[in-house]
Amino acid sequence: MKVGVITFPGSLDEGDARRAVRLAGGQAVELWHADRDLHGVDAVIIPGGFSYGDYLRCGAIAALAPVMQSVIDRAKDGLPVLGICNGFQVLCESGLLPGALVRNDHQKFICREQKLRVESTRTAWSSGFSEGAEITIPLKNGEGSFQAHDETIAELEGEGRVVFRYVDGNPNGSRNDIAGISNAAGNVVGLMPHPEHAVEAGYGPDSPSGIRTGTDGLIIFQSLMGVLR
Ligand SMILES: NC(=O)CC[C@H](N)C(=O)O
Repeated sequence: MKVGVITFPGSLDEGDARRAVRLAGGQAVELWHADRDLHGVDAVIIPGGFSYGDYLRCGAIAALAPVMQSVIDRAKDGLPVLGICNGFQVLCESGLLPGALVRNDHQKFICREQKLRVESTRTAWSSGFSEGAEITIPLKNGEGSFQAHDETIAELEGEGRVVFRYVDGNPNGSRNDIAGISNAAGNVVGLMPHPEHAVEAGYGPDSPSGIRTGTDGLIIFQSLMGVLR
C-alpha cells in the first residue's frame, strides 16, 4: 500500500509520518507541494509543522498549493486523507473539513503528552481502535483551538464526526474538547495531536490503558492498512 506524505516549505514531521507508515506495514511515498501528481498513492498524509512559515494563517497558503488541488479532487472520491496538526489546519483551510484552528486560549505554544478518547471508529484512520478507548499521544502547537459555528458543532456531534476528544482537561479552549474530526464520509480525518510520534515502544508516551507502551499512535496508521487491505 502506497501512502503519500506531503512536504511543504516549513513542514517538520514528514519524516516521522513516513516512518509511521513503514512501521504500520505501508510504503511511504514522498509528495512535493508543487507537484500535482499524486504518484498513484492509495492515501495521503498531510504532516505537522509550519508550512510556509505559518503565514498568513496556519495552513492558509498550503491549502492553495498545487498538490492540494489534487488531494481535494481525490478526497471527494474517497481517497483516505489524514491531516496531523498543521495538516489539520490545512484541511480546514482547504474546505475538506469544517471549522478553524485558532491560537490556543492561553496564548502559549503547548508541548505535552495528551490523553484522548476515541469517539468514533467509523473512519479510515480510527477503525482499529475500540470505541471509547483512551490513548496518549504528544500534542505540540500554538494554534490548536478548534472553533466552529454552533450549527457546525451540532452537525459534527450529531453525525458522530468527532473522532478524538481531549480528556482530563482541555489544553487549548477547543469547543466541546474536540481534538479531531472527520468529513461525512469518514475518509478525511484531521487531529491536532501527533500519532506519528507515538509509534515505537520506549519512545512515545505510556498509554493510560496499560495495554501498550508508547505506541497508541501506530493504531491510526494500522487502521488505514486494514481499510486498504
Ligand atoms: N506541530 C505543528 O504542526 C504546529 C502547527 C502550527 N504551525 C501551530 O503552531 O499551531
